[in-house]
Amino acid sequence: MEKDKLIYGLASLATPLGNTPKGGSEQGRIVEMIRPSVILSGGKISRVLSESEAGMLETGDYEVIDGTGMTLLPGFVDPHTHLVFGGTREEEFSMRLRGESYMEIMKKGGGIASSVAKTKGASFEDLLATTRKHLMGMASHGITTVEAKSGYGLDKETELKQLRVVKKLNDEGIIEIVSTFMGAHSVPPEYKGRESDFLDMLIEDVLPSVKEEDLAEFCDIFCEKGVFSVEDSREYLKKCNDMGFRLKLHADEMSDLGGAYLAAEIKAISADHLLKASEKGLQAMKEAGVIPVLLPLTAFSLKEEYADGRWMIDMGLPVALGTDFNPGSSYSYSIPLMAALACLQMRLTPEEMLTALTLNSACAIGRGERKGTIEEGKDADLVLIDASSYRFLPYHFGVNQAAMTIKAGKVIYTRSDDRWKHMM
Ligand SMILES: N=CN[C@@H](CCC(=O)O)C(=O)O
Ligand SMILES: [Zn+2]
Repeated sequence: MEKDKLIYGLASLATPLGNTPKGGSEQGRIVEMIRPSVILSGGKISRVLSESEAGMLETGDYEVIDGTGMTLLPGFVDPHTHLVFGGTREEEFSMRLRGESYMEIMKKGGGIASSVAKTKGASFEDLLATTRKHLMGMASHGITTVEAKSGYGLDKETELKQLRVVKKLNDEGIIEIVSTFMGAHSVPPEYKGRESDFLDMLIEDVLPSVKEEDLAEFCDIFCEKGVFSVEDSREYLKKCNDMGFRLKLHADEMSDLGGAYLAAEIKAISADHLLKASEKGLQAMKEAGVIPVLLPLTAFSLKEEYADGRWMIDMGLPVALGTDFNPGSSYSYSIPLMAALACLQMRLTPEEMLTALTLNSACAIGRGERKGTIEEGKDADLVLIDASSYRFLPYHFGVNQAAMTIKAGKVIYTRSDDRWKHMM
Protein backbone atom coordinates (compact mmCIF):
# COMPACT_ATOMS: atom_id res chain seq x y z
CA MET A 1 0.00 0.00 0.00
CA GLU A 2 1.16 3.51 -0.80
CA LYS A 3 2.50 5.35 2.24
CA ASP A 4 1.00 8.67 3.27
CA LYS A 5 3.19 11.65 2.44
CA LEU A 6 4.62 14.04 5.00
CA ILE A 7 5.74 17.53 3.98
CA TYR A 8 8.39 18.27 6.53
CA GLY A 9 10.91 21.01 7.41
CA LEU A 10 8.80 23.89 6.12
CA ALA A 11 9.64 27.46 7.08
CA SER A 12 5.97 28.41 6.86
CA LEU A 13 2.57 27.79 5.38
CA ALA A 14 -0.02 30.37 4.31
CA THR A 15 -3.60 29.88 3.23
CA PRO A 16 -7.03 31.44 3.21
CA LEU A 17 -9.72 29.30 4.85
CA GLY A 18 -13.14 28.04 3.80
CA ASN A 19 -15.06 27.11 0.67
CA THR A 20 -16.67 30.41 -0.28
CA PRO A 21 -15.30 33.52 -2.01
CA LYS A 22 -13.84 36.16 0.29
CA GLY A 23 -14.28 39.89 -0.37
CA GLY A 24 -13.96 43.10 1.65
CA SER A 25 -11.87 42.81 4.79
CA GLU A 26 -12.16 38.99 4.64
CA GLN A 27 -10.10 38.80 1.46
CA GLY A 28 -6.93 39.71 3.37
CA ARG A 29 -7.62 37.30 6.24
CA ILE A 30 -5.24 34.40 5.78
CA VAL A 31 -3.63 31.97 8.19
CA GLU A 32 0.15 31.83 8.47
CA MET A 33 1.81 28.97 10.37
CA ILE A 34 5.50 28.89 11.22
CA ARG A 35 7.34 25.54 10.85
CA PRO A 36 4.23 23.41 10.26
CA SER A 37 4.02 19.96 8.67
CA VAL A 38 1.30 18.55 6.44
CA ILE A 39 0.21 14.96 5.84
CA LEU A 40 -1.31 13.91 2.52
CA SER A 41 -3.35 10.78 2.15
CA GLY A 42 -5.22 9.39 -0.87
CA GLY A 43 -4.81 12.61 -2.85
CA LYS A 44 -6.25 14.73 -0.04
CA ILE A 45 -4.83 16.86 2.74
CA SER A 46 -5.34 14.71 5.81
CA ARG A 47 -3.65 16.72 8.59
CA VAL A 48 -2.13 20.15 9.10
CA LEU A 49 0.20 20.04 12.10
CA SER A 50 1.80 22.72 14.21
CA GLU A 51 5.54 22.53 14.96
CA SER A 52 4.97 20.82 18.31
CA GLU A 53 2.44 18.33 16.93
CA ALA A 54 4.81 17.42 14.11
CA GLY A 55 7.59 16.82 16.62
CA MET A 56 5.73 13.74 17.91
CA LEU A 57 5.50 12.07 14.50
CA GLU A 58 7.42 8.95 13.52
CA THR A 59 8.74 10.14 10.14
CA GLY A 60 9.60 6.58 9.11
CA ASP A 61 5.89 5.90 8.72
CA TYR A 62 5.71 8.33 5.82
CA GLU A 63 7.13 9.10 2.44
CA VAL A 64 8.81 12.38 3.39
CA ILE A 65 8.81 15.41 1.11
CA ASP A 66 11.66 17.68 2.13
CA GLY A 67 10.33 21.23 2.39
CA THR A 68 13.33 22.63 4.23
CA GLY A 69 13.26 26.41 4.32
CA MET A 70 10.27 26.63 1.99
CA THR A 71 6.74 27.99 2.17
CA LEU A 72 3.72 25.84 1.40
CA LEU A 73 0.78 27.48 -0.38
CA PRO A 74 -2.42 26.15 -1.94
CA GLY A 75 -1.79 25.29 -5.59
CA PHE A 76 -2.59 28.30 -7.76
CA VAL A 77 -5.89 28.18 -9.63
CA ASP A 78 -6.02 29.96 -12.98
CA PRO A 79 -9.71 30.68 -13.68
CA HIS A 80 -9.38 32.25 -17.15
CA THR A 81 -7.33 30.99 -20.10
CA HIS A 82 -7.74 30.41 -23.82
CA LEU A 83 -5.50 27.37 -23.54
CA VAL A 84 -5.83 25.56 -26.87
CA PHE A 85 -4.77 27.34 -30.06
CA GLY A 86 -2.78 26.84 -33.23
CA GLY A 87 0.19 29.09 -33.99
CA THR A 88 1.22 32.31 -32.27
CA ARG A 89 0.82 36.06 -32.98
CA GLU A 90 4.17 37.66 -32.18
CA GLU A 91 3.90 39.88 -35.30
CA GLU A 92 0.79 41.51 -33.78
CA PHE A 93 2.71 42.17 -30.59
CA SER A 94 5.16 44.20 -32.70
CA MET A 95 2.27 46.01 -34.42
CA ARG A 96 0.93 46.98 -31.02
CA LEU A 97 4.39 48.22 -30.02
CA ARG A 98 4.26 50.45 -33.09
CA GLY A 99 1.00 51.97 -31.84
CA GLU A 100 -1.85 49.94 -33.33
CA SER A 101 -4.54 48.95 -30.87
CA TYR A 102 -5.84 45.42 -30.20
CA MET A 103 -9.27 46.34 -31.58
CA GLU A 104 -7.79 48.01 -34.69
CA ILE A 105 -5.83 44.85 -35.48
CA MET A 106 -8.98 42.82 -34.90
CA LYS A 107 -11.02 45.02 -37.30
CA LYS A 108 -8.39 44.46 -40.00
CA GLY A 109 -8.96 40.71 -39.78
CA GLY A 110 -6.07 39.95 -37.41
CA GLY A 111 -6.44 39.14 -33.74
CA ILE A 112 -8.77 36.29 -32.85
CA ALA A 113 -9.52 35.64 -36.57
CA SER A 114 -5.86 34.92 -37.22
CA SER A 115 -5.75 32.35 -34.38
CA VAL A 116 -8.99 30.84 -35.69
CA ALA A 117 -7.35 30.21 -39.08
CA LYS A 118 -4.26 28.68 -37.44
CA THR A 119 -6.35 26.51 -35.11
CA LYS A 120 -8.48 25.23 -37.98
CA GLY A 121 -5.26 24.30 -39.78
CA ALA A 122 -3.72 22.47 -36.81
CA SER A 123 -4.18 18.73 -36.33
CA PHE A 124 -5.58 17.27 -33.11
CA GLU A 125 -2.13 15.81 -32.34
CA ASP A 126 -0.37 19.16 -32.88
CA LEU A 127 -2.80 20.96 -30.60
CA LEU A 128 -2.41 18.21 -28.03
CA ALA A 129 1.39 18.46 -28.03
CA THR A 130 1.49 22.27 -27.84
CA THR A 131 -1.14 22.46 -25.13
CA ARG A 132 0.58 19.75 -23.10
CA LYS A 133 3.76 21.85 -23.18
CA HIS A 134 1.85 24.88 -21.91
CA LEU A 135 0.29 22.83 -19.12
CA MET A 136 3.74 21.74 -18.01
CA GLY A 137 4.87 25.38 -18.05
CA MET A 138 1.91 26.26 -15.86
CA ALA A 139 2.69 23.44 -13.45
CA SER A 140 6.23 24.77 -13.17
CA HIS A 141 4.72 28.04 -11.92
CA GLY A 142 2.68 26.26 -9.23
CA ILE A 143 -0.64 26.17 -11.10
CA THR A 144 -2.60 23.02 -10.25
CA THR A 145 -6.00 23.82 -11.79
CA VAL A 146 -6.74 25.78 -14.93
CA GLU A 147 -9.88 26.84 -16.75
CA ALA A 148 -9.68 26.47 -20.54
CA LYS A 149 -11.95 28.15 -23.08
CA SER A 150 -12.54 27.07 -26.64
CA GLY A 151 -13.22 29.86 -29.15
CA TYR A 152 -10.57 29.58 -31.84
CA GLY A 153 -12.82 27.50 -34.06
CA LEU A 154 -16.14 29.32 -34.36
CA ASP A 155 -17.36 26.28 -36.29
CA LYS A 156 -18.54 22.95 -34.97
CA GLU A 157 -15.59 20.85 -36.08
CA THR A 158 -12.84 23.09 -34.71
CA GLU A 159 -14.61 24.01 -31.48
CA LEU A 160 -15.13 20.31 -30.74
CA LYS A 161 -11.49 19.62 -31.66
CA GLN A 162 -10.30 22.15 -29.08
CA LEU A 163 -12.62 20.78 -26.40
CA ARG A 164 -11.57 17.19 -27.11
CA VAL A 165 -7.94 18.22 -26.68
CA VAL A 166 -8.87 19.58 -23.26
CA LYS A 167 -10.68 16.38 -22.34
CA LYS A 168 -7.77 14.19 -23.41
CA LEU A 169 -5.25 16.30 -21.46
CA ASN A 170 -7.51 16.32 -18.42
CA ASP A 171 -7.46 12.51 -18.53
CA GLU A 172 -3.65 12.60 -18.66
CA GLY A 173 -3.81 14.37 -15.29
CA ILE A 174 -0.93 16.86 -15.53
CA ILE A 175 -3.06 19.55 -13.94
CA GLU A 176 -6.83 19.64 -13.62
CA ILE A 177 -8.62 21.46 -16.44
CA VAL A 178 -12.09 22.96 -16.18
CA SER A 179 -13.63 23.37 -19.60
CA THR A 180 -15.60 26.33 -20.98
CA PHE A 181 -17.30 26.53 -24.37
CA MET A 182 -16.56 29.91 -25.93
CA GLY A 183 -17.72 29.52 -29.51
CA ALA A 184 -19.08 33.06 -29.03
CA HIS A 185 -15.57 34.52 -29.01
CA SER A 186 -15.79 36.43 -32.29
CA VAL A 187 -18.16 36.82 -35.23
CA PRO A 188 -17.07 34.79 -38.29
CA PRO A 189 -17.01 36.97 -41.46
CA GLU A 190 -19.93 35.11 -43.05
CA TYR A 191 -22.11 36.05 -40.05
CA LYS A 192 -21.15 39.78 -39.89
CA GLY A 193 -24.33 41.75 -39.23
CA ARG A 194 -26.15 38.50 -38.39
CA GLU A 195 -24.67 37.92 -34.95
CA SER A 196 -27.84 36.44 -33.52
CA ASP A 197 -27.99 33.87 -36.35
CA PHE A 198 -24.45 32.81 -35.44
CA LEU A 199 -25.38 32.46 -31.78
CA ASP A 200 -28.48 30.44 -32.74
CA MET A 201 -26.25 28.15 -34.81
CA LEU A 202 -24.03 27.57 -31.75
CA ILE A 203 -27.08 26.77 -29.64
CA GLU A 204 -28.76 24.50 -32.16
CA ASP A 205 -25.85 22.82 -33.86
CA VAL A 206 -22.76 22.90 -31.63
CA LEU A 207 -23.85 22.92 -27.99
CA PRO A 208 -25.92 19.71 -28.21
CA SER A 209 -22.72 17.84 -29.21
CA VAL A 210 -20.74 19.59 -26.47
CA LYS A 211 -23.35 18.39 -24.00
CA GLU A 212 -23.56 14.89 -25.42
CA GLU A 213 -19.79 14.35 -25.16
CA ASP A 214 -19.63 16.17 -21.82
CA LEU A 215 -17.00 18.55 -23.17
CA ALA A 216 -17.70 21.70 -21.16
CA GLU A 217 -19.15 22.86 -17.89
CA PHE A 218 -19.37 26.62 -18.57
CA CYS A 219 -20.34 28.89 -21.48
CA ASP A 220 -18.70 32.28 -22.04
CA ILE A 221 -19.17 35.12 -24.56
CA PHE A 222 -17.11 38.16 -25.60
CA CYS A 223 -19.65 40.89 -24.78
CA GLU A 224 -17.97 43.95 -26.30
CA LYS A 225 -18.55 46.85 -28.66
CA GLY A 226 -18.03 45.50 -32.19
CA VAL A 227 -18.34 41.86 -31.06
CA PHE A 228 -21.52 40.69 -29.25
CA SER A 229 -24.06 43.17 -27.86
CA VAL A 230 -25.52 43.00 -24.36
CA GLU A 231 -28.90 42.01 -25.84
CA ASP A 232 -27.47 39.15 -27.93
CA SER A 233 -25.27 38.04 -25.03
CA ARG A 234 -28.24 37.97 -22.66
CA GLU A 235 -30.38 35.87 -24.96
CA TYR A 236 -27.52 33.49 -25.80
CA LEU A 237 -26.38 32.93 -22.23
CA LYS A 238 -29.93 32.32 -21.03
CA LYS A 239 -30.28 29.58 -23.63
CA CYS A 240 -26.93 28.10 -22.56
CA ASN A 241 -28.16 28.11 -19.00
CA ASP A 242 -31.37 26.33 -20.03
CA MET A 243 -29.17 23.63 -21.57
CA GLY A 244 -27.47 23.11 -18.21
CA PHE A 245 -24.27 25.15 -18.61
CA ARG A 246 -23.03 27.58 -15.97
CA LEU A 247 -22.25 31.07 -17.17
CA LYS A 248 -19.22 33.31 -17.54
CA LEU A 249 -18.79 36.58 -19.36
CA HIS A 250 -15.98 38.66 -20.91
CA ALA A 251 -17.35 41.96 -19.64
CA ASP A 252 -16.52 45.65 -19.92
CA GLU A 253 -12.96 45.11 -21.12
CA MET A 254 -12.59 47.85 -23.74
CA SER A 255 -15.78 49.83 -23.08
CA ASP A 256 -18.46 50.07 -20.41
CA LEU A 257 -21.17 48.27 -22.31
CA GLY A 258 -23.07 47.04 -19.25
CA GLY A 259 -21.46 43.59 -19.15
CA ALA A 260 -21.02 43.65 -15.37
CA TYR A 261 -24.69 44.48 -14.98
CA LEU A 262 -25.68 41.68 -17.34
CA ALA A 263 -23.50 39.21 -15.42
CA ALA A 264 -25.46 40.12 -12.27
CA GLU A 265 -28.82 39.85 -14.01
CA ILE A 266 -28.19 36.35 -15.37
CA LYS A 267 -26.33 35.24 -12.22
CA ALA A 268 -23.08 34.34 -13.95
CA ILE A 269 -20.49 32.67 -11.71
CA SER A 270 -17.92 35.28 -12.82
CA ALA A 271 -17.50 38.39 -14.95
CA ASP A 272 -13.98 38.75 -16.31
CA HIS A 273 -11.71 41.68 -17.33
CA LEU A 274 -13.89 44.60 -16.02
CA LEU A 275 -11.34 47.32 -16.83
CA LYS A 276 -14.14 49.73 -17.71
CA ALA A 277 -16.93 48.43 -15.45
CA SER A 278 -19.15 51.06 -13.80
CA GLU A 279 -19.79 51.34 -10.09
CA LYS A 280 -23.46 50.46 -10.68
CA GLY A 281 -22.45 47.32 -12.57
CA LEU A 282 -20.02 46.25 -9.87
CA GLN A 283 -22.56 46.91 -7.15
CA ALA A 284 -25.06 44.72 -8.98
CA MET A 285 -22.40 41.99 -9.24
CA LYS A 286 -21.82 42.16 -5.52
CA GLU A 287 -25.51 41.81 -4.77
CA ALA A 288 -25.84 38.87 -7.16
CA GLY A 289 -22.70 37.10 -5.89
CA VAL A 290 -20.78 37.32 -9.19
CA ILE A 291 -17.00 36.98 -8.80
CA PRO A 292 -14.84 39.55 -10.61
CA VAL A 293 -11.94 37.78 -12.34
CA LEU A 294 -9.22 40.34 -13.03
CA LEU A 295 -6.52 39.77 -15.65
CA PRO A 296 -3.56 42.08 -15.01
CA LEU A 297 -1.27 40.35 -17.53
CA THR A 298 -3.66 41.41 -20.31
CA ALA A 299 -3.74 45.03 -19.17
CA PHE A 300 0.07 44.91 -18.96
CA SER A 301 0.46 43.47 -22.45
CA LEU A 302 -2.13 45.81 -24.03
CA LYS A 303 -0.76 48.79 -22.06
CA GLU A 304 -4.25 49.47 -20.73
CA GLU A 305 -5.17 50.86 -17.34
CA TYR A 306 -5.57 48.10 -14.78
CA ALA A 307 -8.96 47.11 -13.39
CA ASP A 308 -9.35 48.72 -9.99
CA GLY A 309 -8.93 45.70 -7.75
CA ARG A 310 -8.49 47.80 -4.59
CA TRP A 311 -11.79 49.57 -5.19
CA MET A 312 -13.61 46.29 -5.87
CA ILE A 313 -12.34 44.64 -2.68
CA ASP A 314 -13.22 47.74 -0.68
CA MET A 315 -16.72 47.53 -2.16
CA GLY A 316 -16.88 44.01 -0.69
CA LEU A 317 -16.30 42.06 -3.92
CA PRO A 318 -14.16 38.88 -3.81
CA VAL A 319 -11.50 39.54 -6.43
CA ALA A 320 -9.97 36.57 -8.27
CA LEU A 321 -6.95 36.69 -10.58
CA GLY A 322 -6.37 34.86 -13.88
CA THR A 323 -3.61 34.86 -16.48
CA ASP A 324 -5.93 35.04 -19.55
CA PHE A 325 -3.23 32.95 -21.29
CA ASN A 326 -3.90 33.30 -25.03
CA PRO A 327 -1.86 33.88 -28.20
CA GLY A 328 -2.91 37.54 -28.57
CA SER A 329 -3.42 39.76 -25.57
CA SER A 330 -1.62 37.70 -22.91
CA TYR A 331 0.94 35.15 -24.05
CA SER A 332 2.00 34.45 -20.50
CA TYR A 333 1.17 32.30 -17.51
CA SER A 334 3.62 34.01 -15.26
CA ILE A 335 2.24 33.84 -11.74
CA PRO A 336 5.16 35.93 -10.41
CA LEU A 337 4.47 38.78 -12.83
CA MET A 338 0.75 38.59 -12.11
CA ALA A 339 1.34 38.61 -8.34
CA ALA A 340 3.53 41.70 -8.63
CA LEU A 341 1.10 43.57 -10.90
CA ALA A 342 -1.82 42.73 -8.62
CA CYS A 343 0.00 44.28 -5.66
CA LEU A 344 1.86 47.15 -7.36
CA GLN A 345 -0.72 48.23 -9.95
CA MET A 346 -4.07 47.02 -8.61
CA ARG A 347 -3.06 47.79 -5.03
CA LEU A 348 -3.96 44.45 -3.47
CA THR A 349 -2.12 43.51 -0.29
CA PRO A 350 0.00 40.32 -0.48
CA GLU A 351 -2.65 38.57 1.63
CA GLU A 352 -5.50 39.65 -0.68
CA MET A 353 -3.43 38.63 -3.69
CA LEU A 354 -2.88 35.15 -2.22
CA THR A 355 -6.63 34.69 -1.66
CA ALA A 356 -7.27 35.94 -5.21
CA LEU A 357 -4.87 33.36 -6.68
CA THR A 358 -6.26 30.45 -4.69
CA LEU A 359 -9.65 30.36 -2.94
CA ASN A 360 -11.42 33.09 -4.94
CA SER A 361 -10.13 31.68 -8.22
CA ALA A 362 -11.26 28.20 -7.24
CA CYS A 363 -14.73 29.62 -6.46
CA ALA A 364 -14.79 31.41 -9.84
CA ILE A 365 -14.73 28.00 -11.54
CA GLY A 366 -16.97 26.23 -9.04
CA ARG A 367 -14.18 24.40 -7.19
CA GLY A 368 -14.25 26.14 -3.80
CA GLU A 369 -15.43 23.00 -2.01
CA ARG A 370 -12.38 21.03 -3.09
CA LYS A 371 -9.59 23.49 -3.83
CA GLY A 372 -7.98 26.80 -2.97
CA THR A 373 -7.00 26.30 0.69
CA ILE A 374 -4.78 24.08 2.81
CA GLU A 375 -7.35 22.41 5.01
CA GLU A 376 -8.10 18.85 6.00
CA GLY A 377 -10.29 17.13 3.42
CA LYS A 378 -9.39 19.39 0.51
CA ASP A 379 -7.53 18.14 -2.56
CA ALA A 380 -3.79 17.87 -1.96
CA ASP A 381 -3.02 20.53 -4.61
CA LEU A 382 -0.05 22.48 -3.31
CA VAL A 383 2.97 24.55 -4.27
CA LEU A 384 6.21 24.90 -2.35
CA ILE A 385 7.94 28.19 -2.97
CA ASP A 386 11.60 28.65 -2.33
CA ALA A 387 11.14 31.45 0.21
CA SER A 388 10.53 31.75 3.93
CA SER A 389 7.13 33.42 3.55
CA TYR A 390 4.30 34.13 1.09
CA ARG A 391 5.34 37.80 1.25
CA PHE A 392 8.17 36.98 -1.16
CA LEU A 393 5.67 36.36 -3.99
CA PRO A 394 5.28 40.06 -4.88
CA TYR A 395 8.49 41.22 -3.17
CA HIS A 396 10.84 39.00 -5.22
CA PHE A 397 8.86 40.24 -8.20
CA GLY A 398 8.84 38.61 -11.58
CA VAL A 399 10.91 35.65 -10.38
CA ASN A 400 9.46 32.15 -10.42
CA GLN A 401 9.80 30.86 -6.87
CA ALA A 402 7.91 27.57 -7.38
CA ALA A 403 10.24 24.75 -6.37
CA MET A 404 7.73 21.90 -6.28
CA THR A 405 4.14 21.47 -7.40
CA ILE A 406 1.91 18.75 -6.00
CA LYS A 407 -1.41 17.79 -7.56
CA ALA A 408 -3.82 15.36 -5.89
CA GLY A 409 -0.96 14.29 -3.61
CA LYS A 410 1.48 13.54 -6.46
CA VAL A 411 4.60 15.58 -7.15
CA ILE A 412 4.06 16.80 -10.72
CA TYR A 413 6.98 19.25 -10.89
CA THR A 414 10.29 19.68 -9.09
CA ARG A 415 12.74 22.38 -9.92
CA SER A 416 16.06 20.72 -10.47
CA ASP A 417 19.23 22.50 -9.46
CA ASP A 418 21.29 19.42 -10.39
CA ARG A 419 22.62 20.97 -13.57
CA TRP A 420 24.45 23.56 -11.42
CA LYS A 421 26.13 20.88 -9.27
CA HIS A 422 29.45 21.21 -11.10
CA MET A 423 29.59 24.87 -9.95
CA MET A 424 29.13 24.05 -6.27
N1 LIG B 1 -10.99 39.48 -25.14
C1 LIG B 1 -11.21 38.44 -25.75
N2 LIG B 1 -10.52 37.30 -25.72
C2 LIG B 1 -9.20 37.16 -25.23
C3 LIG B 1 -8.19 37.50 -26.24
C4 LIG B 1 -8.13 36.47 -27.27
C5 LIG B 1 -7.13 36.73 -28.36
O1 LIG B 1 -6.69 37.86 -28.58
O2 LIG B 1 -6.80 35.74 -29.00
C6 LIG B 1 -9.01 37.85 -23.91
O3 LIG B 1 -9.75 37.52 -22.99
O4 LIG B 1 -8.14 38.70 -23.74
ZN1 LIG C 1 -10.34 35.84 -22.18
